Amino acid sequence: MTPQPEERQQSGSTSTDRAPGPDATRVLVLNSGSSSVKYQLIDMADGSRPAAGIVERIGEESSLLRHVPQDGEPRETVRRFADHGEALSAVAAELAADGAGLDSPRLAAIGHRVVHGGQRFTAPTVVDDEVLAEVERLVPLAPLHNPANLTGIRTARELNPALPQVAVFDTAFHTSIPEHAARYAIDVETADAHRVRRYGFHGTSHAYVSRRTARLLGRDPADVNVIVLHLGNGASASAVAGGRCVETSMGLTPLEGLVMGTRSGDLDPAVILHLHRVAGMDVDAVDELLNKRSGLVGLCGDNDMREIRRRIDAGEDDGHGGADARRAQLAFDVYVHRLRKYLGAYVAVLGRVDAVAFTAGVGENSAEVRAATVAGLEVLGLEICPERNAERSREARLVSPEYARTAVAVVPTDEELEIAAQAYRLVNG
Ligand SMILES: Nc1ncnc2c1ncn2[C@@H]1O[C@H](COP(=O)(O)OP(=O)(O)O)[C@@H](O)[C@H]1O
Ligand SMILES: CC(=O)OP(=O)(O)O
Ligand SMILES: [Mg+2]
Repeated sequence: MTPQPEERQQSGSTSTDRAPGPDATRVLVLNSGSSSVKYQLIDMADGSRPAAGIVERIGEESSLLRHVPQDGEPRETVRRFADHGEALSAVAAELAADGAGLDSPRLAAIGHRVVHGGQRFTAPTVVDDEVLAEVERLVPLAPLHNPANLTGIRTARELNPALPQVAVFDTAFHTSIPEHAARYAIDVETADAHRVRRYGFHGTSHAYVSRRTARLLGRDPADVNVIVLHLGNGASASAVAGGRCVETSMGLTPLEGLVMGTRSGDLDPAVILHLHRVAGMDVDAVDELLNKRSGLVGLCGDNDMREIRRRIDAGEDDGHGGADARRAQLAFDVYVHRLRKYLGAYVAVLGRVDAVAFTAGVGENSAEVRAATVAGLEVLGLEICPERNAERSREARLVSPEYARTAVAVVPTDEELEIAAQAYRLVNG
């Protein structure tokens, strides 16, 4: 639902119709999740980020907008935002208060993260009615993500119809995956009739991190083979050969592959049939189980890797005779075991691997996950230097020893910068 004009007035922002000025260099990046919007204003002229923020708990009793101007104190608003439209209108008002509203002549475009672009969108795309209709058609393939992305685009268009809106798709980087890796081994006619195939997600991150890793090695991305492990709330692995993605762990939807915060990742498809036939669960109940009550949270009650490590470290002193710690350890072990299987598989897919890059919340911050993932894989040329791995840094860096055959790296992802850069390139020709 988009907000009515009077509601928008109430939130303090009005719609305008102002096109970008002659030297517009800023891009507003919007990353709309199922119940949140993250945003960053990025100036492509100098790489500065004049503002950033997040709206959380959209649609709940009370939402939180945290706006962080580059020069100034963070501002917090606690208020109910019924939907992404209301949230975005409030974000526009905060930006306007900084003199950087959606009518600013310095704004070149808005870059939207759109999760599912199907097979059609292989590159960033300026949004028009026809593009919106196609993204709408893909909603059944990403029911948690695409509706929020659509609301974000529609609201931004209403706030300033003259501003270019650019959709940057999570799936785009994966459209290079060869047919034999994208196909599920099911009846071809049925699969094609319903667009059932592996699409892959987090592509913006995999693209950015694989390129950044090549740069870290001082090499051309076209000459380098990289395995990227994007370990956030959602998690996925990809195999990138010479800058092109050839395999990834997510599939038709962002449910396949690695163990995630709340999602199961891979399982025998018959588990679903069994839960339906034997446990009497309908599809919506199974959907909810696999997406929201599985993964780390399903295994141990926590989806945050920091909390899981804290429980493991507490050991017998957890107040429950070690039971809390054992469950946390099991969740950790299942998580790492799945990662190791993918890592080994992608070595086989690529043949030669120049680097393995860890990224996103867990990959960038958990030395324990990195160490456990690579432990004992010297036979594959993989090794970690404990001192380098323990270092705390926000910079891209190697954590393998100097002599290692394959580099192991920690490379902070920057999906916002990648979206801004792609959107800016597109609108500037
Ligand atoms: N210091 C840390 N140690 C271990 N895990 C961390 C740390 N900081 C963040 N994380 C993990 O990162 C996850 C979030 O990753 P992030 O990439 O921000 O996710 P998303 O963008 O998918 O919301 C958290 O759930 C948490 O488990
Ligand atoms: C596609 C996907 O899983 O995204 P996220 O990690 O933001 O949930
Ligand atoms: Mg993320």
